[in-house]
Amino acid sequence: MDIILASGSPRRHELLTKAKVDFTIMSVNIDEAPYQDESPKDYIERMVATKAAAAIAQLNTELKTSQKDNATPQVAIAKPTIILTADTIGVLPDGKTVLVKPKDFQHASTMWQQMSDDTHQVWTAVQATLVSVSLSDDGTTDTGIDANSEPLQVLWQRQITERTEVTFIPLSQAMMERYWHSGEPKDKAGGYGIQGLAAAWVTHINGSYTNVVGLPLAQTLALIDAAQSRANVEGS
Ligand SMILES: Cc1cn([C@H]2C[C@H](O)[C@@H](COP(=O)(O)OP(=O)(O)OP(=O)(O)O)O2)c(=O)[nH]c1=O
Repeated sequence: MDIILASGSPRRHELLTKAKVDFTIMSVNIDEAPYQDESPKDYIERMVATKAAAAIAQLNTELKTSQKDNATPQVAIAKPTIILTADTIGVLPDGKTVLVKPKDFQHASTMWQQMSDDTHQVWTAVQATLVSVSLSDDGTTDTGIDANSEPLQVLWQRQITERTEVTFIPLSQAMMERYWHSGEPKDKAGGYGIQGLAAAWVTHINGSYTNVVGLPLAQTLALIDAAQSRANVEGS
């Protein structure tokens, strides 16, 4: 069973590698801005679904282009394939405020002040999307390269969202400035990395640690198993 991790997150790559999962990587770029008053649940579910749709669109384009040019697609999809997408956010105790990657120090320090000396949650949603391309006998997709045909079809998909409570120590302005200048906050939800320097800010967590880092490993492996069982039912 081929697995594509559609993520540019080095942490997600490391975690899936640590679990000895064979996978290929592709990056997708989507607009991650939350809608006005969008709930954390709606936002995170929309993010993983949008990332999956973007990955499928990219793969379809690749398949159609390679068929037209008689080239081998970069990501060959000759049998059902699982596409994994994920999104990680912080959520404040109000249950409504979503903490995403910081735009600048002002944004980061505002989030950190809201998390200082208190407990917030980190949510990671993961979506597994089982796709397949129907190949004809000569190994080309029987959908031809008609611009309107999309070689990939979605056979099954499932989303999970895991939540972990994280408690911070009281944070001073000097601590926040020092952390910002480390460069670590810039590409992380809530502007911190529990696996990095921000470990010193955490008194305790309640829930999955890997979920905070960006991929709840046990839950993701169970999701992959469910997708593989479904593929067996599909007779892959
Ligand atoms: C809270 C927390 C987040 N993070 C990271 C995990 C994610 O990479 C990032 C959240 O941003 P995401 O948008 O979920 O992921 P990403 O932009 O890094 O990658 P992609 O969208 O391509 O999948 O924050 C940590 O590394 N440590 C932490 O403690």
